[in-house]
Parts: sequence; C-alpha cells; structure tokens
Amino acid sequence: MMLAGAEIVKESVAFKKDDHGNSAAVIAPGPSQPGTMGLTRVPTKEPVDIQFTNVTCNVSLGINKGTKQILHGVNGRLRPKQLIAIMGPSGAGKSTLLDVLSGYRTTGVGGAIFINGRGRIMKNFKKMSCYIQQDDRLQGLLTVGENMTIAADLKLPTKMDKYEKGEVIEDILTNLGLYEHMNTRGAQLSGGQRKRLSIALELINNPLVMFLDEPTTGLDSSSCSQVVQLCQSLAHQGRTIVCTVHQPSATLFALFDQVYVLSAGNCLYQGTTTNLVPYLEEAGIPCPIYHNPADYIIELACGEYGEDKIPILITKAENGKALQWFNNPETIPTMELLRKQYPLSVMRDQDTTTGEEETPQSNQRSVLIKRGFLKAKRDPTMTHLRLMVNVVVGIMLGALFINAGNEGSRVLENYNLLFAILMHHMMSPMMLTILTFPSEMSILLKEHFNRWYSLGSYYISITIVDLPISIVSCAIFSVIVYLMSSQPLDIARFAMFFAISVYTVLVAQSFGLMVGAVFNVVNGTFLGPTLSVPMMMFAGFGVTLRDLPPYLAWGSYVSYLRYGLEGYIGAIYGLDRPTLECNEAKYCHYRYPRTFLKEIAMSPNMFWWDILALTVTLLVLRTASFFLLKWKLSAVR
Ligand SMILES: Nc1ncnc2c1ncn2[C@@H]1O[C@H](COP(=O)(O)OP(=O)(O)OP(=O)(O)O)[C@@H](O)[C@H]1O
Repeated sequence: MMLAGAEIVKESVAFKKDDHGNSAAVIAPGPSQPGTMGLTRVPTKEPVDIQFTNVTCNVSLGINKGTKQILHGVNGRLRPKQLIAIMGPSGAGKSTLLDVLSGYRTTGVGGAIFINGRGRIMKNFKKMSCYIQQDDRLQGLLTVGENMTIAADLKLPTKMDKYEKGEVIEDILTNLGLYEHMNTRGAQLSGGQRKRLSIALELINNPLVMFLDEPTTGLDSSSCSQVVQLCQSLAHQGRTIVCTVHQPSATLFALFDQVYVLSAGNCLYQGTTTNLVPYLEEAGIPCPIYHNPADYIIELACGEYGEDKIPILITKAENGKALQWFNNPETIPTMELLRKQYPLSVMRDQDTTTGEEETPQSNQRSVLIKRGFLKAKRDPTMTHLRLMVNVVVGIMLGALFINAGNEGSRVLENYNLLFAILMHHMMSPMMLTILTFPSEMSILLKEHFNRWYSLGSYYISITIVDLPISIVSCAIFSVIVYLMSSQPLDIARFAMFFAISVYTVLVAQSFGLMVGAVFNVVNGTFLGPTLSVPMMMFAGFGVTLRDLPPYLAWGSYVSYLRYGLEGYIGAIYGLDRPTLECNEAKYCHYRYPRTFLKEIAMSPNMFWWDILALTVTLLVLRTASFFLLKWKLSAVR
C-alpha cells in the first residue's frame, strides 16, 4: 500500500503532567527514539477506569487431580492515563491476572470486574482493549509496512481511503521508531523491533486499554526502556496500560506510574512507584538504603526475608483493596461517581461499531485472501518446497516405474505405482499442514481475540488461498508421473486421474488441519501418520476389499484412500480399456484388464461414486476442522 506523505503533527504530551499530577519520567527525546513523542491520534473516547474485586482463578490439574487456585481473591484499581506494572516473582500469577483482566481467560475465573463503574460487558470491553502476549505473534514473511497495511485494512473503517490509513500507519511507525524499517520483513526484525511492531499493530484502532504480557522480556536494557517509554507516552495520552514485568531495573521501575505486586496469587502492594518505599517503611519492613525498591519487594514476595513478611504485606494492602498509596487517593472517584461521570447515553454515542469485528466479513475475507496470497508467494515451505517436492517425487516415481502403464506384464507394478502416488498425495499435504498450522494457530488466537476478523472469514480465506497451490502442485506432479510411466494418453483418463489426485490432496490436507488445530506439533506428527495407517489398510491394497474380514468391512467405507485407489483404477483400467500390449515378457497374466480388476476385487465403473464419497469426506472433514478450530479458540482460554 502506498503511504500518503502526510505531515505528522508532533503533539507531544508525554512530558506533561497528567490530570492527577503525576509527572512522567523525564528522558531527553532523541531524534528517532521511539516512544518519546506521542501519537498524533490521541484517544477520543472517555478514558477507562478498571476496578476488580475478589478475583479468583482456578485451573484443573487433570482428571482426579483436583484444581489449583492461582489467584486468591485479589482486588485492584487500574486508573486511566497510567502505566501500571504488575510485578511479582515467577509463578506469582502475573500472566494469569493479565489474562483475567483482559478477558482472555474465562474458565475457572471468579470475582467481578468493573469498567468505569459498571460491570464489564465483554463484547464492549473487547472493542476498547487489546492484549499483546509475550511471544510476538507476527507475520514473519510480511514487511513492517505490509503487516501494518493489512492490520489497517482489517481494523480501520472501510470508508477510510488508503491515504487516510497511510497517515495513521506513518504516525504510528514514526512514533515507534519503525518507519525506517518499513520494508524489513517481520522475521528479520530484532526483539525490540518485533515488540514495538506488536504494539504498533494494536495501536491502529486506537485502543483505550492495552494489556502487555512481559513486553521487556528478552530485550536489552536500551530496548527495554524504549518499549516502556513508549508505553508511558501512550498511557499519558489517555490510555490505561497494564504490563507484567519481571524484575525491572531502578530506571525502568521509575518509568511506571503505578505498580501492583503479586505473591502466590495475593496482592502485596498497590500504589505509585514512589510510594513503595514509604509503604514498606510503614509496614515495618523498610527498604535498605541504596537497594532498588523493585528488587526488594520481589525478594520479600519470594520469602527471602522470611515467609512471615508476606501475610503482613497482604494484610496491609488489604489484598489490593487499599487505595491510600495512590497519588491523591481522596480524588479517586467511587463507582457511583464514575457511573455519573460516564452516563450510558455517552457510552451509546461512542459505540460506533455494531458487529463483533471492526469491518464487515466481506472486507475481512478479501484482506485475508490478499494476505494469504502474499504469504504464499514468499513461503519457502508451503509453496516453494511443496512445488519442488512434487517435481522431485514425480520424477523419481516416473523413473522408477518408467513405461509401466502400457505394459501388460507390468500391471502389478503399475498398481504399486498408483498406490505410491496415493501415499504421496496423502502424506505431503497432511504433514505440511500438521507441522505448520500450530504456529499459524498462535497468530490466529491473537488476531481473533483482538477482533481483527472472524473465524469464518479466516477459514474461508485459508481454504481459497490453498486451493490454487494444491491444484498447481498436483498438476505438475500428475503430468510428470503420468507421462513418464506411460499411462494411456487419453484426455478423459488423465482428467479422472487428476481429479482423484486433487481430491486426495484436499482430503489429506483437511485431515491434517483437524489434527493441527487440536494437537501441538509433536503430538500431531505422531498422530497424523499413525491414524492414516488403518486408512491404508482399508484401501484395498495388500488385503483386497473382498478378503477383508466381514467385521472390518465397514473400514473400507470410511477410508478415503479406498475411494482414491478405486478412482485411480477406474481412470487407468476402466472405460473398457482394450487388451494391453505385452512386449517385455512371454507370459502376460494381466494383459486383459478385466482379469486384473477381478483379482483385486475392484469395479472399474465406480469413478463417480468415488468422487461423491471423496466430496462427502472432504465436506465432513472441512466442517469438523472448522468446529474444532472454534472449540480450540475458546478451549485455550
Ligand atoms: N493451566 C494451568 N494448569 C496448572 N497450573 C497453571 C496453569 N496456568 C498457570 N498455572 C500455574 O499458576 C501459577 C501462575 O502462573 P503465571 O503464568 O500466571 O505466573 P507468572 O507470575 O506470570 O510467572 P512468570 O513470570 O514465570 O511468567 C504458576 O505456578 C503456574 O504453574
């Protein structure tokens, strides 16, 4: 997309005092330092005040193993225009609390969350918030500019033209120090740049609340402070920004306005960063001089100074209910006051979108299809390797079974070739999908949760994008094998052969999608081929359909490979194929195709039934994969 060369108005608000008298840490802005200017587009809607009371979270440890409580009735207040750090030792429940507050985790969650004084309505809250998880789930094959353009097309109103969208993108990228990296692919960005791109993508629709899980993990100190300064300036523009952090340095700690400290699912402190030292002093556990208060409270939370200190702090903080360590606690509005401040009529006027997502489904589909083709064009595995494998395997099989198709003495060999082709069409698309889909799944989870698109739009787009690649790779393979192995040169037979090949690829891929949607790579790699073995057994190869034990006969009806093999036999030996030539041997048992068909117990006239059975299998598997994906999207939460 062309970015309009709009002049960016540099409205710096990052260094002003906010409404509550908090001043941001003063850090001299460098020319291309991200996070030092503030976006041109400040939030236009009312800021968001979040209160949570008695929040609990229980997870199941498995069948008959009971549950584990991660959060023990914590309370808290997340004030607008503040950068809030959730801190605590490893395993304290920081990510869980963030998951609960963002609405990402819903199962096993108790307590109440209030937004501007009213009970949280998830549908409305999702429209004003975004969640940036710890692992950057970016499209590595697309450049920064392309990633942003796609996000803008999905998240900004369709009535905005490309110049207006371009202005938004330029503004965000300039402020986040990514403008110079516009043409760098996602996979080539550094850790800090990837983190900033993750933030940039979510900033496109100007959210009022941002949740970031460990945005500083894995970054060097300079990148850490860049990211935190960026969050600070965004918060001071009117957003509520909540991050989990591990153990920030004193400089980094000073950049946060508020801190919320957790220890084993309980709140030890909630208030401003500057009030932490007086708080500890008042609690009778003063922070030693020259000691980083952030380090000290984490050490206390870990029990390094005695386990007895933890309950003292939980009681003092009233497990998050105490607000006196905020700046000007007397000015913090009550829930009732907040409801008056933000009447429902104002909320209604601000609620401009009606659907679940920002743009209509038709727009989502076309943008996702565009993105899918762009990725496919560059994908070294799904496209380039797949095409190459089809060429190489096609040549190898063709060379191995050269001229087997026309020779009466080599009918059994040709039968083996047809089965080998079937195996190729089953294994390669299935395994590719099982191996690649789980990483795609993590991006889907993030983008779907952040309302970029619906699952339906996503599913339709991946189906459409994959179809031409499957057809082209199948066509290349079929032409090579068919010609090299001297199958009958009849356009109808080739069309039948090709149709069965494409169907087998599509069915195998849908099967792979089902497995990939539910299982991780390790389990999927084990289960995919293992579950395919019975289907091979029931295909009629090795044990003919006639010789299958009666109690296993049903297996041949559910095995799509049976329909594939029968379809190939119909294409090559059906249509009243004349007697075969016998040039390579004196005795030619199968020179009459009828004899061969009788021996393998296959009818040559089942082609259309096979196509019908494959169509039904394809529809069933595609539908099942869709519902499994839908289930997975909610189950992981
Ligand atoms: N699904 C789950 N099943 C069992 N235990 C879980 C589950 N999810 C989280 N936990 C446990 O809950 C505790 C809190 O986890 P959480 O990821 O919230 O901690 P954290 O403070 O973010 O830790 P870290 O800083 O190391 O990421 C940990 O002990 C973790 O093992």
